[in-house]
Amino acid sequence: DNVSRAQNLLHQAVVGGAEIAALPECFNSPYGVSNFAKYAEPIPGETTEALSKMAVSNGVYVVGGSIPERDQEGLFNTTTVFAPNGDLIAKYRKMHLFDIDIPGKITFKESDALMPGSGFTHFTTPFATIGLGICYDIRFPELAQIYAHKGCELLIYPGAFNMTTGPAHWELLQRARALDNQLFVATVSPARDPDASYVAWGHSMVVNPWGTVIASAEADEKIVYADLDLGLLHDVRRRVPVLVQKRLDLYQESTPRL
Ligand SMILES: O=C(O)CCC(=O)C(=O)O
Repeated sequence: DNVSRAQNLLHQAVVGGAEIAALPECFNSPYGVSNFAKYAEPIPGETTEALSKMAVSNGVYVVGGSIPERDQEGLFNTTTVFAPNGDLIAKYRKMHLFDIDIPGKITFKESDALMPGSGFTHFTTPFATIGLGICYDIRFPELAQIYAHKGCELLIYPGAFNMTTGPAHWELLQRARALDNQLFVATVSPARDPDASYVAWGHSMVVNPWGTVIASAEADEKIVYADLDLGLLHDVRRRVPVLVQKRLDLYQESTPRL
């Protein structure tokens, strides 16, 4: 049901003008530690084959949100990207697992069920060079910075924040990563289902390199469209040249782990 819903919405997005279309974190299954094993699939598998077909039939790049992936080593939270010809051109496994404990609000331990990925993944399209992260990964400025240094102009984070951290941090983190690195940031969340075991904050969003939110959803299901003006990215970088002013020669030695 989720996959066919994604199929329909993706088609609508393309009819509406999308050339790169992205889906939410765990879009094919309920998000929760006890659900990952039940819904995990190999890659290629049923869901990713459907994603590949969606790319071909609509002639677009598809960033396939994420799915619980099963391979020999264990389970991962994995994003796949398909080119308009249906080829798998990128695969990213969430490298920072969502393990937090806010008593009385939310306790989540993704690492009870999943293994962390350990690779960076970016890919190039005719529209932009794009880096991938998943949800909790957005809290780690180093990941975004590494992608910026690799030439990424857009970072896409499929994600599903919750009713505690969503209102507090979701928009702030996206605007921070966009501004720190002077690039576009897009997040893609499931819509909110108040009856689900994990209630997502929603609010998929696109932020530009100046740190401005240029498009966003609220809690309900919505296709969010944004035009990426790379001219703006270059203007911001030229006018406020922090990326070339970084003292990379000094930072590493003075960054011990806390
Ligand atoms: O960082 C957060 O507050 C939420 C992260 C999350 O929901 C996730 O990684 O799936």
